[in-house]
Amino acid sequence: MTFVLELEQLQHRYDEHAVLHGIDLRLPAGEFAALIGPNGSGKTTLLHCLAGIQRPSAGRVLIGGHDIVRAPLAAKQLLGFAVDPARLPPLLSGRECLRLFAGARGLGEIPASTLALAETLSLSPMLDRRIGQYSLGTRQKLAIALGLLGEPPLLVLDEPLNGLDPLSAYALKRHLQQLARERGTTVLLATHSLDVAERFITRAVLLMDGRLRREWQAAELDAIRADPQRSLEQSMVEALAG
Ligand SMILES: Nc1ncnc2c1ncn2[C@@H]1O[C@H](COP(=O)(O)OP(=O)(O)OP(=O)(O)O)[C@@H](O)[C@H]1O
Repeated sequence: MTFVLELEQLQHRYDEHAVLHGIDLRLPAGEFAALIGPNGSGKTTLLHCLAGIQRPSAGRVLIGGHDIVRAPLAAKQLLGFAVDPARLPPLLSGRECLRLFAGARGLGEIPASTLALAETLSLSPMLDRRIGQYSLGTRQKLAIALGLLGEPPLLVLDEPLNGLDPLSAYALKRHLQQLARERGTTVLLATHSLDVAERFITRAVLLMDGRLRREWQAAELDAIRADPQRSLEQSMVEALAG
């Protein structure tokens, strides 16, 4: 099997503070995976390492076989990363920002798929306003639209449901699920919303204190969904306690 994303013994430290302690993870095409874990367990750090925002202290990140440190351009061409909404440029409009990202991705114009997603997320009416005037949820929607622009084979999103109203959150989950199922897109999202994880994903990965504590594959998630006595939340609590 070939993998879209491979983490090999990934380690990261901030100065003396070791945060990731040798993470191994492989995701094939079409996998919709949730990265779950307590506050401070290292989820954002892991996503930043795999997106090339933080340089790993040791180990490797391969995207489509390209090393994010040695061949960042080739690796990043395959990656869509939803940036932190707080870092969006306040003086640009959403449309200007989308055009900028489309240009950086080598696309002439904002793709129709992005405009359709903006419509689905009820972002369209805000696109010609300055980002500085956006609410938290609207910034989040724009960050997601930027991350998904061009529909690259690997999508990485950090807490994308933060600030989204229930309708938009549902639309986003369905959209990501469709991309994974119909286009073979690999999705990795960090979330504390275990209900999302349970209902939509094909794999869950639990991080604790910078180590992979437990993985749930599709068959086990199906079994959890089929049993009203079980939930991913309960299973996660047991894994953390054990
Ligand atoms: N820039 C930084 N400099 C120093 N330490 C950091 C930095 N960013 C994160 N950390 C530390 O790394 C550890 C992991 O943080 P990280 O943000 O990756 O966790 P997380 O699982 O995403 O947490 P949360 O669920 O609260 O978002 C924490 O102990 C945090 O204090």
